[in-house]
Amino acid sequence: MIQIKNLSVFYQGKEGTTQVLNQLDFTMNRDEICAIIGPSGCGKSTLLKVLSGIITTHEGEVLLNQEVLNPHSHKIGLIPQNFGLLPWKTVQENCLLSFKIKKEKITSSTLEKMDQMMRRLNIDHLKKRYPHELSGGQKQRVAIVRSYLMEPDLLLMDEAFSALDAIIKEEAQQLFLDVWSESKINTFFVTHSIDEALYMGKKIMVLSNNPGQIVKIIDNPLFHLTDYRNHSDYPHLYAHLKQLIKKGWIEES
Ligand SMILES: Nc1ncnc2c1ncn2[C@@H]1O[C@H](COP(=O)(O)OP(=O)(O)OP(=O)(O)O)[C@@H](O)[C@H]1O
Repeated sequence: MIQIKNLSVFYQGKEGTTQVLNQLDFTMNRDEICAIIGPSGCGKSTLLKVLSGIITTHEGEVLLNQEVLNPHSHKIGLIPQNFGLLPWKTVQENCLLSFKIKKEKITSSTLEKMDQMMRRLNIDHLKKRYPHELSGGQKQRVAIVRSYLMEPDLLLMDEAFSALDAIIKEEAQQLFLDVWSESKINTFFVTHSIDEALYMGKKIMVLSNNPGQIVKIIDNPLFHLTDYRNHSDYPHLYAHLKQLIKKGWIEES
């Protein structure tokens, strides 16, 4: 479970202090996945930086499983937009990187799990390749294997599907959710795509601008439905989200 309590973030710049996030309050159960969506510059990446422990100088608090979030004691997985693979490491080495960094033993069951996931995501034949020898979709799947292998307490994704072309993106989203459904790690992902939020967000957090605050949390009835675009709720939810994002409105009801 993750609890964001009264979270505000300020940046210090040459022109003084700017407030980027304003009094965010949000609780998410352990088995949920939340899309973060909002206009450009509203603080989505800043929120991910707080959740990954990069920004610590904020007001309010973030609790993960009832303890103050701390990247040294919690395992936090991050899949960035460029997938974050080290170019000089092979696919297998990239997948096992967090074990090397934390000097944890790589057991035979870890390797077995890695092989299983690679087979499942159809990248098991690419183990010895380097990132520059992979397509965008393949890099993304390597990043998924890597983050799941470390069994994170919290998984964060910053527009992790945006670099993929339309067909590959749909396949990657589906594969991701299939894998996610088996372990249900607390997950937040930033997206600019309303369609992606409606397919992948069990909850959808809509942020407004200047400073970023929560406009609305939606419990999404279309989450992980194969035929979500043909669901009767799709058009009005899509239009509703678009309106909220465009105007940054705080709803009256
Ligand atoms: N290190 C920094 N110092 C000062 N201001 C910053 C810093 N990083 C971000 N900002 C500002 O904070 C605001 C929020 O930035 P952030 O990157 O979190 O937004 P975002 O919602 O992720 O944007 P986008 O959708 O365009 O990627 C922006 O106005 C940005 O200019």
